[in-house]
Amino acid sequence: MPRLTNGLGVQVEDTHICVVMVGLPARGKSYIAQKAQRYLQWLSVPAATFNVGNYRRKDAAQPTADFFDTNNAAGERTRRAAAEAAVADMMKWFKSGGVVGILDATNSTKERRRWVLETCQKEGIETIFVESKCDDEELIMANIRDVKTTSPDYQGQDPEEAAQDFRNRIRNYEKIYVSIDEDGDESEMTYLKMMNVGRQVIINRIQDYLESRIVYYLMNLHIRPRSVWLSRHGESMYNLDGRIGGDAQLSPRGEQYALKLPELVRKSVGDDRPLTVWTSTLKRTIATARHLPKHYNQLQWKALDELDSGVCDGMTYQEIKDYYPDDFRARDEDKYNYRYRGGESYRDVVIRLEPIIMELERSEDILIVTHQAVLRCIYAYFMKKDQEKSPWMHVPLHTLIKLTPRAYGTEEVRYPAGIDAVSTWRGKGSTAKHEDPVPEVI
Ligand SMILES: O=P(O)(O)OC[C@H]1O[C@@](CO)(OP(=O)(O)O)[C@@H](O)[C@@H]1O
Repeated sequence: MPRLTNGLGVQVEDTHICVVMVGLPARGKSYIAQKAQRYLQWLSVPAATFNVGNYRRKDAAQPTADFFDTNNAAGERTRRAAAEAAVADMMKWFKSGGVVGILDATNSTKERRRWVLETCQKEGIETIFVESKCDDEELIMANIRDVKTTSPDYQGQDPEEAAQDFRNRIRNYEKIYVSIDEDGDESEMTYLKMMNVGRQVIINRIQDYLESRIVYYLMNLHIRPRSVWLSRHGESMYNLDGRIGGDAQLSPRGEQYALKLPELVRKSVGDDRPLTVWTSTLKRTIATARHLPKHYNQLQWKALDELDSGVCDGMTYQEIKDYYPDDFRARDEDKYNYRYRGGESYRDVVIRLEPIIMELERSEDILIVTHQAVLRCIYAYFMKKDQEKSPWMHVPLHTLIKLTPRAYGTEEVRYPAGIDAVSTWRGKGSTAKHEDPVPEVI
């Protein structure tokens, strides 16, 4: 079997890491867990989250806060059984090729953490404890609001009652919760302590490259409100001809889009929010961004250049089919992994976009003007599109896309400029210059 390498450039088939979340309810643990899982999956690292609450819910009816009272022996037994079932499933999953398993639970006592650590050690699995602490009342309240409206525990309940019950539940956990002991018997563990998501972090005993990548990613997360705007460049002369790659100028309609973009941005961003604009180093994205307000900070990234189509650069799809029929077929069969001769695959593009994603996570409002393939990869990260589908996604020209990360997913709004452009979408097998997209892939 070929050795498995992934977007992080490391061989991972022998590595197994259990990321153990630690912290009171409403401290953003599930948010952090799902971000980490998404980031790793996007980089082709097999990652999964095991949420102990879901296991508990399988067996028990809707609990009240008393269920979480430490004096309630039956409740304690059920919660322990749920943790055991979650960990047992995680172990099975590691054996079937899983690399990073995330145990999403409060893991609020030293005993529970020791038990997880020892269970993992027996199976040769590394552990990183990720503790999320929060003393910012506003953040906690926002989290409670999110949890009470979305948690299956409170389905169909009066929101006020649910919030009160949830606060009581937190109080019960507070009675037993012990933060990771930095100086005592937990000082040997690998851990990351995060204060108010990203405001302060403490890191201890990181052991290898994959662990350090996970920790670095988590360190860069923040939960300040922000959006990411994405746009393709205006229609280019190559787009008109159905040619791929190259470094063509904008077409007259592409120029119209460049003139219209500031208005679309103003409508969506507002006047008073500072915006940073990233483009690729190619003429068509730079030209598209050139009428945006001068006070916007603009940066050009080589990493945002279009997928390199190697020997096919400058060809139409028909020419590729004529000159390289096997390649044309191979790309249709596995578009994500197919690498152009002397060029790149979508998988390669994801790898070079990793620093962009890291920087995006650290940043606030950003507008990215880039290319069809690159935009698909960035969009796939935020919208959790899988690798088979993302290279076939329809991303129209002359449309601004606004993505806003929320606690449980990303919200999307599209602003079409109302300026006609050719379609550069291509269906499997097709060599048409400009094909209409099939509706369900939008
Ligand atoms: O992966 P496919 O669907 O071929 O799309 C990527 C292609 O999109 C194009 C347009 O057809 O990008 P761009 O918007 O930068 O002009 C090509 O340059 C690029 O090769």
